[in-house]
Amino acid sequence: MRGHPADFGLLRQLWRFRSYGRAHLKVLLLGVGFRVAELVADLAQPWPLALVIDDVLRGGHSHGPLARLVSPLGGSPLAMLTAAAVAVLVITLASGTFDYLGDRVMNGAGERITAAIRADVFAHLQRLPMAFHDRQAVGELTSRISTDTDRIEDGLVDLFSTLLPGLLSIAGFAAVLVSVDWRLGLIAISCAPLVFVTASRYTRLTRQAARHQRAAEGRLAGYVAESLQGIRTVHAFGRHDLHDARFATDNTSALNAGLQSVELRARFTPLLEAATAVGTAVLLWAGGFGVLSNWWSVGLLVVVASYMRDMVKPMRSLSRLALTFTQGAASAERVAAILDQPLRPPAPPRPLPRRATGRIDLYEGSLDYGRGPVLHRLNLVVRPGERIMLLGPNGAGKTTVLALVAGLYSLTEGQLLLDGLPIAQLPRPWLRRQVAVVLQDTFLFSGTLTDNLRYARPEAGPEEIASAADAALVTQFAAELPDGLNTEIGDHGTGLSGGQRQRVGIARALLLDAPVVLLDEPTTGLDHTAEQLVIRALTRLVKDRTVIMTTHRPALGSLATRTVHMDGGALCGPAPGISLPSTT
Ligand SMILES: Nc1ncnc2c1ncn2[C@@H]1O[C@H](COP(=O)(O)OP(=O)(O)OP(=O)(O)O)[C@@H](O)[C@H]1O
Repeated sequence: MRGHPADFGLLRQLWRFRSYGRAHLKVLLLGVGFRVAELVADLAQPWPLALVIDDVLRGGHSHGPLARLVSPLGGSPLAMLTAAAVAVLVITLASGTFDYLGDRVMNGAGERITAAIRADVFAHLQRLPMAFHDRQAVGELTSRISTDTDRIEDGLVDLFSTLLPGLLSIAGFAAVLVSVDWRLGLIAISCAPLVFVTASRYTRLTRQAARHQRAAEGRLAGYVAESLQGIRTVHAFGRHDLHDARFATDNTSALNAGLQSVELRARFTPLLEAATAVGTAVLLWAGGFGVLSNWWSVGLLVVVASYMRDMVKPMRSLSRLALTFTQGAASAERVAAILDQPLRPPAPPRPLPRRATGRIDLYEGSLDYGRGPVLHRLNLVVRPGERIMLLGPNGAGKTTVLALVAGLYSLTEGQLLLDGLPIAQLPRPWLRRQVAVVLQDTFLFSGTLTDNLRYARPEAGPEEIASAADAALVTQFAAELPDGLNTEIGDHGTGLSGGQRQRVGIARALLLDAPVVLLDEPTTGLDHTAEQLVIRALTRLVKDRTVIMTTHRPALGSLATRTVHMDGGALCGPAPGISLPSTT
């Protein structure tokens, strides 16, 4: 009965995750041991009844295993009855105990394996390059880490608690049936090929439906996350109906795929029942005929009928597994797709100074995000301590230059060097200590203000944090908050104004104390007073550092030592005509 309605697609997908199972191999083997012990107890279940029928009620002498075991008791009917009753209790207790132990051990391993997969997917996802994240919806990725790993977990739990014991039971019962009486055994397992054919066709069809369902659910999650992130805009424009309509499209495809699975399952179960009913009917007729012809005893027929029933039971539960398994397989594919995305290759080891001087060379730099070139053979040299202001219209490529220096993207062509070292090949932890970034809207995470400051440098002591907070004028507004710097702030820094969030961003950069500072429109959207406060904080930050900033606000100009104009991904005016320094 090996080709039972388990979807072997899941097993194939799970094979991809085998290294996670290896860590729990001993526990899994122990679990298999418990399952085998449970099966042995289940095989013993009908023998007490056979003993009662053949030896007590019909006064004969059976040769079943239990009869052989109790023969030293003398064979009195009362002794036989007592032995049969005790045997029922002992066998049931043993079966229940092994069932409990098997479930605990194997399902526990399933949960641990899933937790490890989930942790690895999250870690991998976080480290994937920005170019990958640009193409993905946040909600869709969230749904892969939560819903898809949950479905893998359901699949693993079913694998360990239903499929494995089910297959063991079917194989065990079939083997024992044939060994008890090969004619009866063959009749009992005759329904197997029909079940196999039905099951394999069914799983192929449901797999397709499960794939569509998960893809639609992932899109739904992505759309929900996007709508909630933009909820202010939804309210401001009152466009709830538009969002309802777009949601309904994906919701309907998820529903249709779900209904298709339901329909397939509803069709499959009666087919399976019919296949097993044929076997039971033939067994009853031929078994009864055999008893009448004295080929075998009534007790033996009872044992065989009971084995047949016990063999059909796991077949039924396995048929129900097909849906969990097909969904698990579809989810495993989606999770594996993330893990298969290549990470940046590790930077080759090279001697690096503790602190860069801050010289930046961009030589013939071109970049294509994937929708056509946005930088065209750009040449720019920023000397240590120089403060460059990039000016230009929207879409000129100013932010792109900052993103390249921060190491978030790599040039398609050309060279970008920090202190003569190619930025794309530098170890990220070193680069993060050399380049501090203050963005247009500083992103704060839930936690206290101190947690958010320490985000830049986890090992910073309380005095360093306090002095960075002072210099960036964070202390000034924190004093008004209920718990000062220990005040909890919400996701995205809700509860703080735009100017206050920017000052936290500047304090972070101060704490990092990097030789290079990138400022991407740090005062945009602030009123005059807030802007003045942020500029005061920035004045302290930019001192003695190499700075590249972009802004549309003239007030920030006083911080710059040189202005560079850009348009259409290139510098305006005569090209500076630089030559590339020798790279180390
Ligand atoms: N992640 C991205 N994926 C694809 N294209 C992008 C991405 N980021 C920016 N672009 C494109 O690159 C070009 C330059 O964008 P960039 O943000 O660098 O301009 P900018 O000069 O900073 O503009 P602004 O002043 O409006 O901030 C634009 O055409 C933009 O559409």
